[in-house]
Amino acid sequence: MDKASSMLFAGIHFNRKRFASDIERFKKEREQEQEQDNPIETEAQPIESVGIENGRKRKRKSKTLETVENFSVFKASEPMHVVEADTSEQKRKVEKQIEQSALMRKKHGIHISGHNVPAPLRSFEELSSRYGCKPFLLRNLSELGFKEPTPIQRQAIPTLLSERECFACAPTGSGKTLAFLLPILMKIKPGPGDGVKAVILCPTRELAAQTTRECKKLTKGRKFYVKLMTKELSRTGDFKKMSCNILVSTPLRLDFAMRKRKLDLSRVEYLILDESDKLFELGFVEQIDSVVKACSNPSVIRSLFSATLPDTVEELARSIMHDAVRVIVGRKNSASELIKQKLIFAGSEEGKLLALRQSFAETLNPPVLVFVQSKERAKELYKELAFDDIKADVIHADLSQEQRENAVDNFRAGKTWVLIATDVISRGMDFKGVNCVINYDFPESAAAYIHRIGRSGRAGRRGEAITLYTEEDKPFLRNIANVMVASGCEVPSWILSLPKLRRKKHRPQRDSISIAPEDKQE
Ligand SMILES: Nc1ncnc2c1ncn2[C@@H]1O[C@H](COP(=O)(O)OP(=O)(O)OP(=O)(O)O)[C@@H](O)[C@H]1O
Repeated sequence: MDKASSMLFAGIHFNRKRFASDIERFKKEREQEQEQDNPIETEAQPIESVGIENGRKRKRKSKTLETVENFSVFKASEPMHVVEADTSEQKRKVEKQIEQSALMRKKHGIHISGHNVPAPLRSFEELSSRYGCKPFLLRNLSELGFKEPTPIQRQAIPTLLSERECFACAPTGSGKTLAFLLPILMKIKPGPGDGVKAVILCPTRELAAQTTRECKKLTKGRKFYVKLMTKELSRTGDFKKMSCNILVSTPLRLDFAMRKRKLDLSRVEYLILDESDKLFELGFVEQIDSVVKACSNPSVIRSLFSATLPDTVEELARSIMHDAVRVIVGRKNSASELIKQKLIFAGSEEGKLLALRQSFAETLNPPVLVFVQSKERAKELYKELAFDDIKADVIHADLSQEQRENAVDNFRAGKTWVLIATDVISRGMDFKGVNCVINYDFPESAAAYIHRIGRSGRAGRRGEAITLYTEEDKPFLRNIANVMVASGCEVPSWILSLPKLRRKKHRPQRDSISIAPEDKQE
């Protein structure tokens, strides 16, 4: 992480000459936008306009404003609203709006910190009155069946639309994708040429493909160029000629395209790090760093989204982001309350296989996702279940891209009942209606647990999660039990009184899954 903090977001230098046209354009757009803003909103929530100086965004000072005091709901997180109130009538209006915002945040479990945080959204329709949202987007939201914004959408969308950097933490399946896609689609102009305006980084190809698909659904009726960075594109793409407004990629592929295909990201206005805590892990850091440097437009808005935001990542984000708004929905690093969670002692590897078979024989309520800790174990378990009368499939990093896509598509289409997976699909993947997640192998950390079980209980639906454990997992039970308790599940008290462990990943060498005698002899 130290390495990360020393490199990430460093080295952004601003060349005023080079970006003179951008500065002019930016100023004009900002002025037009302010004219469009709803006057009440402008009064109550002065959105500071952004100027550029010395390579950093600089806030243009609002005129002298008066502080609204004695307002206690969420006092700690509610910024001091400095308000220009010429008359007591205006002052009352502002106070009322601040009170309404605080009440709405309280109702939806939204916690914020930062200065002049924009008011949360009351409805999607408000996007038109407050931010001039085009009708095609509202139409698409309605066609997709999105009636009300989710809590993270209520706060993160106005934050990004106010051109504020944002780090957002909200439960799995709570609509974070739309929370960053919508502002991008409202802010950038569709059409050919003009370079890449938004980059979305995801830790896996599957998630990048899913995000691209979601983005395309929202652009229906407008000619946005939304591109997924495939292996082929990263190796052979002619990015100078290609039209691309929004680019979705894994860090590795994007970094490759930048180095080998001279992909230019200097005009990027929005950079989103989805599953940001994963992207800040070793293995990604250097690529993320080079992408961040390449997004050299000084007015770029960078955002971090995840269901888990460890303190280390948060501290790093705080130190590198500019005047960022922090948005937490519910309790930080907690599982979705829609998931019924259970721990089952299976004793040994043999016991786990028996428990799984028994559970399938008693009640198999597909679709079911089964997580194991390695691709070797995924293959082994798949081999075991192939003899049973279950439509099972497997997904892991040893499969070709096509095989991985097929596995995901078949599971989505209901052709596969049970998908055996490694953590390659534990983050972000949105399979509709997964009824049950089974942690066949104990997750390596509390964060891994939260993301794995978060494949069920999405978009307001209920789900179930079963975690099998053996003797060697016992010392690590407490981490998971704490997550369970925080989301309202019952846990035996002996687990909660187990000794605290130093934070370390649990990935033991396990006995082979296979119990067939011939396999054991090999
Ligand atoms: N406002 C909304 N109303 C109803 N459904 C929504 C809304 N916004 C998003 N959804 C749906 O909720 C589901 C989960 O959304 P999404 O995948 O963005 O969750 P997420 O918070 O990113 O989860 P994860 O942390 O697992 O990545 C999706 O099927 C999405 O279409």
